[in-house]
Amino acid sequence: MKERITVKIGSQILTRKDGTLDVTRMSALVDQIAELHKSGVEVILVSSGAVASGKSEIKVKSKLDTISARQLYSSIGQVKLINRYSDLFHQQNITCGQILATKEDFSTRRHYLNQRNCMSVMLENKVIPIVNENDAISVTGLMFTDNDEMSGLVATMMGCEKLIILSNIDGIYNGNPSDPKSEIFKKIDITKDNIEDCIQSSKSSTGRGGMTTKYNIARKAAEEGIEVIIANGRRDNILVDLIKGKDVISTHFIPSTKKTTSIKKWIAHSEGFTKGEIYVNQNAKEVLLGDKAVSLLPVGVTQIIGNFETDDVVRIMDEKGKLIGIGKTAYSSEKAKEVIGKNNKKAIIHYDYLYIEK
Ligand SMILES: Nc1ncnc2c1ncn2[C@@H]1O[C@H](COP(=O)(O)OP(=O)(O)O)[C@@H](O)[C@H]1O
Ligand SMILES: N[C@@H](CCC(=O)OP(=O)(O)O)C(=O)O
Repeated sequence: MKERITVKIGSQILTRKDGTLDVTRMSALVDQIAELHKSGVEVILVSSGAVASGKSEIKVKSKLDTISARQLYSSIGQVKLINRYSDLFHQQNITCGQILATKEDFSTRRHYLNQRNCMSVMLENKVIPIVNENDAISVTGLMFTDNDEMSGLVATMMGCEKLIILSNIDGIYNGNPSDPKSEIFKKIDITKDNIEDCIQSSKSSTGRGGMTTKYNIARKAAEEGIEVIIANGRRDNILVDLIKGKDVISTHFIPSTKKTTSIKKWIAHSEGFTKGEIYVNQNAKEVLLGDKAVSLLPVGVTQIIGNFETDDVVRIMDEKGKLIGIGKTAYSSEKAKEVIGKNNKKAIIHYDYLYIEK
């Protein structure tokens, strides 16, 4: 089978200090993606840079609020960005296509599958999908934390073996990156290492979520069996070197070897889209957290919160209100309330649609 990877490029790499597109860097990255593509690697590109490149294009007369500014700049900048990509890939005899997604597009299974189908048909036809958040319409609560979050969702959705997050830094440092004593973590084993405290709240001038989202998303993707690499997009030939397995400076997250179905992967990433909560008793909690794959039965349920429909994703909470899992419910909230605590009723969440946070 062909190797399939998602590459995420941050705003900082694509824009110069004055806010204009750094075409030299873009071109170098496109050349590397083209080389990988021609050698048979399927690449999905998640690219930021719309807002940053739109800013340098227009002078606004009156001061804009944050949302309007993001909408205006991204709508202008995305055109510039994708046109430039299209030209650069065209010079390599490669066709690329654009997908602009919102967080909502990952929240319903139908939208999720539509997106997956679109990217699959592009890859089958040797077209490189270039994905960005649809900044013009996704505002405030509907927004992704940043494109790092979206790149994790895309890599999972498309069953990628690797997710390479390119930023303006060589990887995750064990202290302040500007402190010369700080060193890069070369490998992170998510089952043992917790390096959250090493991450500073600082981020690049144009970046949105900083290293924190990169770290959180990298852990989640690695748990689902994807090898995640955080590396510096400004280093020459970085992508090709990483894929060839060269020892280049970067942080690798060791992927879990556990097998997960694609619906479970979708559920695992759906915490932000849940429509309600199902509270379970201590006994049900112990069974769900045990080694066996079990369904959640009405007999172990103590309370239903929120209004949801059949097939919505809901949170599963223990008696103390701690989140223990997420699942796709087989009942609406109304029907679920009727069967609380009852025996011999069909499962509220079948184990094929259940993700337990362990
Ligand atoms: N421990 C750390 N190691 C590396 N970078 C860190 C760390 N803590 C915070 N950062 C910051 O994270 C930034 C990268 O995130 P971000 O600005 O969102 O980049 P991008 O625009 O590429 O997504 C780095 O430039 C750095 O300032
Ligand atoms: N969708 C936005 C991306 C914002 C974002 O996530 O930026 P970054 O943290 O640099 O990847 C844009 O294209 O400007």
